[in-house]
Parts: sequence; structure tokens; C-alpha cells
Amino acid sequence: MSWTKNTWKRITPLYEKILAMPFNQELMQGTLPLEKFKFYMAQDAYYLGEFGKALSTLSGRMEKMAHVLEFAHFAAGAIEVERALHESYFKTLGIPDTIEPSPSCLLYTNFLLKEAKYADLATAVAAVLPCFWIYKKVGDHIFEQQSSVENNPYKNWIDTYSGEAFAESVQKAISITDELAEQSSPSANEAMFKAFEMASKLEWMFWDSAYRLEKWPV
Ligand SMILES: Cc1ncc(CO)c(N)n1
Ligand SMILES: Cc1ncsc1CCO
Repeated sequence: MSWTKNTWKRITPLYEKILAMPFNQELMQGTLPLEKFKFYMAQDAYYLGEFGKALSTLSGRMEKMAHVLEFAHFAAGAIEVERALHESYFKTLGIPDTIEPSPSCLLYTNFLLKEAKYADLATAVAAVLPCFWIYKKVGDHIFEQQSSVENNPYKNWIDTYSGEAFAESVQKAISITDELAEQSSPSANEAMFKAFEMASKLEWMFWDSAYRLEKWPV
């Protein structure tokens, strides 16, 4: 079984917890309070900028030219989505331009930047994969379930992550990760799993922190 197939099997209980989160359930129903969505949007803009830098670092660490190029495209894609958020939601929702990251957001982005720079290459790639794959799965799930909901105010968000362009990137990221896993030892494959699992937990925390409008304790 491929590394990614095996990993998805092991991560499924956590993925199901993510689907059941009130943030995602209410986003799907269109009932998520706007204040929570605005908080999420602002934090996600910060996230996408740092995520873009992590992908850029990974691009420069790749051995195959095809992979250098793919990760450069991913990095550009993340920054373009960030830009698009500023052009659409930021203007209409009146979100300020400078964003202080919440504790969970900073924890997640710093984890990704640290892995991208210092982890073994295969582990570093496994650390960024949940950002692609979990969003694709959540986006598809919400898209399939929301046909009964009319005029969902979060349609734009849903369309981004259930769309064809994002699907192509996700498929490429999955196949590069499997290629690197095949060239790695069983213990390296387990280190990859640990990084994937950590990033998946941080995805859960990111949604949870938005729902709670997380603040710094001091
Ligand atoms: C927190 C988070 N993870 C993943 C994605 C998908 O790029 C996103 N926009 N935000
Ligand atoms: C993972 C990801 N999220 C937003 S853009 C992007 C890279 C795809 O181009």
C-alpha cells in the first residue's frame, strides 16, 4: 500500500473529528456567525503567506527539477489565494490589513516553516501535505452536502477548495510525497507520518481557534 493510502487510513478518525467541528458544520449550513468567519479569514491570510514561504523553501530543497517547479507553483498558488482574499473578502468584510497571528496560527505556521527548513526532505513534504489534502477532502465533503443550502454566504470559500485547479495541485502533492516515501526507509516513513499527523492536529486547532476567537492569554 502506498504511504499516502496508509497514512489516510491512520488519520481517518482525526479527519472525521474535523468534519464534525462546529466551524465546518456551520460553514456548510451557511449559519456560521460572520464574526467567526472574519476571524478565520484574517488568520488564514497570515497563514497562507507563511505557508507560501514554506513551500518556496521546499522548492529550493528539491532534487528533481520537476519537483522544484511544482513546489514553486504551489508557493505561487498559496500567495495568489492570499491576494484574492484581500481583493474579495477583506474589502467586503472590512478586515484590517495588518494581522497579528493568534497562538494557534503562529504555532501552525512556525511548525511548517521549521519543518520546511530543517526536517529531512521527505518529512518536510509530509508536514505540508495535510494543508493540501485535508482542505481538499473538507472542501469536497462540504460541496457534496450543501446542495440543499441556498445562497450560502461562504460559497466562494467552498468553491475554491472543491474546484478542479486545487484538485490538480493536491494530486501532484500526493504523488510527490509517495515518490519520496518510496525512496525512504521504514523509520523515515514513520517520521513522515508523525509530521503529517502533527500538521493534521494543527489543522483541527486552527479551525477550533477561529470558532473560539482565540486570544493571547497575556
Ligand atoms: C489553515 C489552512 N490550512 C490549509 C489551507 C489550504 O491551503 C488553508 N487555506 N488554511
Ligand atoms: C495548498 C494550497 N492552498 C492554497 S493554494 C495551495 C497550493 C496550490 O497551488
